[in-house]
Amino acid sequence: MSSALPHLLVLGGARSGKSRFAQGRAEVLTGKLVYLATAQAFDDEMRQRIELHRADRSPRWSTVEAPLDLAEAITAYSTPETVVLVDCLTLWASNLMLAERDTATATEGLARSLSTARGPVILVANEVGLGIVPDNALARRFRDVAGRINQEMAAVVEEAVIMYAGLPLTLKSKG
Ligand SMILES: Nc1nc2c(ncn2[C@@H]2O[C@H](COP(=O)(O)OP(=O)(O)OP(=O)(O)O)[C@@H](O)[C@H]2O)c(=O)[nH]1
Repeated sequence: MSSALPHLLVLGGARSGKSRFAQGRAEVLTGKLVYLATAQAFDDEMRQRIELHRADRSPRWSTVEAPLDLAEAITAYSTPETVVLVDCLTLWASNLMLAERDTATATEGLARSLSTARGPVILVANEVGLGIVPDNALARRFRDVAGRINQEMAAVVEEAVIMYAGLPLTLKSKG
């Protein structure tokens, strides 16, 4: 079943449909579905948004919140009968920066966890940095970190797509 399937990276801008696409790809597979959420609700709007996402997921999903220790969570939940969906790497990058963790070391750990995962992993990430260069150093650093994470994950997954207006554009495929 799912263990033979490749890891997938789903990139896209805000409201590009990346989460829906990633969930759809997971739901066509048999077995257990684990949603690894990296978001933290810092305000009411985010709490509401998270509630809507939870309500939107079928009861097949179980949810695990992993704002920082993502590699460990993948290792803990990945089995040959489980599809793990990580949503999303960009909030994870921002959580790492806020917690003053070393983002390069964490990204290496994440790549390692994919290579040892026992079942398929679907990663969702934002494509940031398409606009003008931010005028503050923190935003520039965030843009760089997020871009590096996307490149490193794209290098290790077998399949990658970018979403535009709800439609996937293939960047890398298993064939
Ligand atoms: N903590 C937590 N976060 C969740 C949960 N469900 C979803 N999220 C977060 O919700 C975020 C995605 O929601 P949005 O910001 O509305 O989606 P978007 O990325 O702008 O839009 P799309 O491209 O359409 O996916 C992800 O970062 C998830 O981590 C949950 O159960 N718990």
